[in-house]
Amino acid sequence: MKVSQLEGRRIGFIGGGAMAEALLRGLLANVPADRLTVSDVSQARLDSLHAQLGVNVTPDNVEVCRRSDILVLAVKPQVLPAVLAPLIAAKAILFHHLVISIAAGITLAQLEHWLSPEIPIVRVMPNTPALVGMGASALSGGRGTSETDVETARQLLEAVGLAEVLPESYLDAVTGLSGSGPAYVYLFIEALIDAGVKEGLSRDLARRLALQTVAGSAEMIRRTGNHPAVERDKVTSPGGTTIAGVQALEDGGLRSSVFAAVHAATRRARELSGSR
Ligand SMILES: NC(=O)C1=CN([C@@H]2O[C@H](COP(=O)(O)OP(=O)(O)OC[C@H]3O[C@@H](n4cnc5c(N)ncnc54)[C@H](OP(=O)(O)O)[C@@H]3O)[C@@H](O)[C@H]2O)C=CC1
Ligand SMILES: O=C(O)[C@@H]1CCC=N1
Repeated sequence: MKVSQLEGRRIGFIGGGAMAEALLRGLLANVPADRLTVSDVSQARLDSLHAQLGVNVTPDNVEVCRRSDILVLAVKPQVLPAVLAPLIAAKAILFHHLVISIAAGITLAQLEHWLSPEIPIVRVMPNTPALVGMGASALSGGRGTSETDVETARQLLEAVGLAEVLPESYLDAVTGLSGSGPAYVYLFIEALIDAGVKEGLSRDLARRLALQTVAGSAEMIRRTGNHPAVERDKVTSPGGTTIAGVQALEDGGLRSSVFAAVHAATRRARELSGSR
C-alpha cells in the first residue's frame, strides 16, 4: 500500500476564492479541518470559509506560511508577484515548504525566479469540480522538487479527482481544456435546459434531464472506452431525430466553436505569464 504523503501535513492556502474553496471542500473528505489554513484580503470571505468549512483562517499571509508544510498559491496570476514580495522579504517561504501554484499561465521559471530554484515548487492546473471530488488536474514539478514532492502534490490533487503529472509545456493547453472547461460544459448545460424550456418542458424537468444526459454520456465514454463517435452513432437512427439535431449543431459550428474556445483560453494562459 502506498504511504500517504499527506498524512500529518498542514496545508495552507494564500487566497480563499473560488478555486481555493473547491479544493478545500474536496480535501475535507481526506484532511481534517484543523490542518487547513486560509488567508484572504477579505475578512468577510474568511469568516464565511471558517463558518462553512471549519478551517483555520487568518488575514496574514505570513501566518499561513508559518502554519503550513504545503503552501497553495491561490491568488490571481496578475497579483501573484505582489503577494509573494512581502513573503520573500519576511523569509516566510522556506526550503521545508512544498509550494503549489495554481495560478493560470504562471511558469515554474517565474516562480523559481521570484522564490528560489531550490525551493520545491509544483505548478498545477486544477478545476472547480474538485469541490465534489471530480476535479481534473495536471501538475509539473520544478527544479527544486524531488520525486516525493511531486508525489505529494499528486496525492493532494488525487484526493479531489484525477491528477496527471505532465511536462510543463502542456499546462497552458490543459488550462484551455480542463481548467476553463467546466465553464464551457455549464454553458452547454444551460443551453440544453433553455432549449428544453423553449420546447415546452418545465425548467425543473429540463434541468433534471439535461444533467442526467450530460453525466450519463460522459460515464458511457469513460466506462466503454469507446470513441465518442461510436456512441453517437448508436443514438443516431437513419432518417431519425438525432441526425436532424446533429446537423443543426454542425451548421451552428459547434465543433469549430469548441476548438476556438480551447485555443483562446490556451493563448490567454500564455499571455498571463507576461501580465505582471
Ligand atoms: N476558478 C477556477 O476555475 C480556476 C482558477 N485557477 C487559478 O486559481 C487562482 C485563483 O482563482 P479564483 O479562485 O478563480 O480567483 P478568486 O478571485 O475567486 O480568488 C482569489 C482570492 O484571493 C484574494 N486575494 C487577493 N489578494 C490577496 C492577497 N494579497 N492575499 C490573500 N488573498 C488575496 C482575492 O480577494 P479579492 O477578490 O478581494 O481580490 C480572492 O478572494 C488563479 O490564479 C486562477 O488562475 C486555476 C484553475 C481553475
Ligand atoms: O479563468 C481563469 O483564468 C481561471 C483559470 C482556469 C479557470 N479559471
